[in-house]
Amino acid sequence: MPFINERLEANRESIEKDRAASGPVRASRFRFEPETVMSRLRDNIVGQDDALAAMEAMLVRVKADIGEDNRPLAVHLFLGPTGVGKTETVRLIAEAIHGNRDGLCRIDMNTLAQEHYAAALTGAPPGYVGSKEGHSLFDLDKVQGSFSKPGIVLFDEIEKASKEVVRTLLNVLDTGRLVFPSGNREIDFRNTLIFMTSNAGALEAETHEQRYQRGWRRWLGLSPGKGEDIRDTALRRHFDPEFLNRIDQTLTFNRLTDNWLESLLDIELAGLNRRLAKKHAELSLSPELREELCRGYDARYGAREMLRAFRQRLEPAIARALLAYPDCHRFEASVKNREVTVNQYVE
Ligand SMILES: Nc1ncnc2c1ncn2[C@@H]1O[C@H](COP(=O)(O)OP(=O)(O)OP(=O)(O)O)[C@@H](O)[C@H]1O
Repeated sequence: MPFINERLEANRESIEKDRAASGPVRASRFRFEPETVMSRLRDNIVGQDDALAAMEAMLVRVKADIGEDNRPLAVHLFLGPTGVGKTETVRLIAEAIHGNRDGLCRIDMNTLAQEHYAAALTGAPPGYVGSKEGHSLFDLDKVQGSFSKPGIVLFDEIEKASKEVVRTLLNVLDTGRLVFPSGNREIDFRNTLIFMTSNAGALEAETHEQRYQRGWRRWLGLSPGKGEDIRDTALRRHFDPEFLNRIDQTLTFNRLTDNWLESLLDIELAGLNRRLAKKHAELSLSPELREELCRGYDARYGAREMLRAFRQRLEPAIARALLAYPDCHRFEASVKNREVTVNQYVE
């Protein structure tokens, strides 16, 4: 498969022709609209306004195609506690750009916790079994994207990877290239959006915030103080400065408070209704059920806990109702004695 720079060269002439024929001189080679990607993100991610604003700036910069030639298109580290939308944000960007939530190469760094697992990314060194084949966890098409669409890579839970594995990424972040130790293969990341997620520092920052909420600084109206410092200290404990220096932007995702539960529920219900529309059905929730699904939520586990309740309690009931009332189009779910039932909707 040709490297992306060869593809770019091959396409340059036809793009120049297209440009000459069709108006704006400064047309981007990228066929995605930042506004469309952002509206997908804003409709589906709650409580993370700062992170989304940073994503918008990144998408506009990428679309304008003014980045350095010898680097990935963007390198972002997402920090924050579990279940607050870090991975979901990347999946939604993939969906908006590639039309598919799985249009990204996700590497679970948790599985690369030992030094020798670096070979899983870069292939085995010369003389070792598999060195000639140059096997790697990277899915080339998803990493390199195409001329008109950036590739997307997600390194999930980066702090769990061994130092050796993280070190192999330095060149990727720096020059946009991963050269295999065998020397006979290279992966090009210069057309790639790189995202990394980490929980590093989340617990410490959380404890600091809780102390502030209970402590005298708050009562005196003083600022919480060193939350950012705590996060940075945790980051420095986990990662070498060389690595941190190569990241364009580190973004902290907030813990989701109770205020966002109703919105999360609406997002999930909209998703379910999109699937039900294919069966010509629509579901609404009674106010009591909405309240019950949002109650008893433990913010420590992020959105997942509420979503689990939604799926485990509601979906079996709607499934039964769909089979029991094949001619009915509108359903309502309600709750009595913690039992969720779904019936035909009555005006
Ligand atoms: N801010 C949010 N807005 C909307 N949905 C969210 C949000 N946060 C989490 N979710 C929902 O919860 C699920 C889990 O979130 P996600 O996978 O993004 O967690 P995460 O922040 O990456 O946590 P972890 O570090 O545990 O992987 C998502 O699939 C999504 O449906």
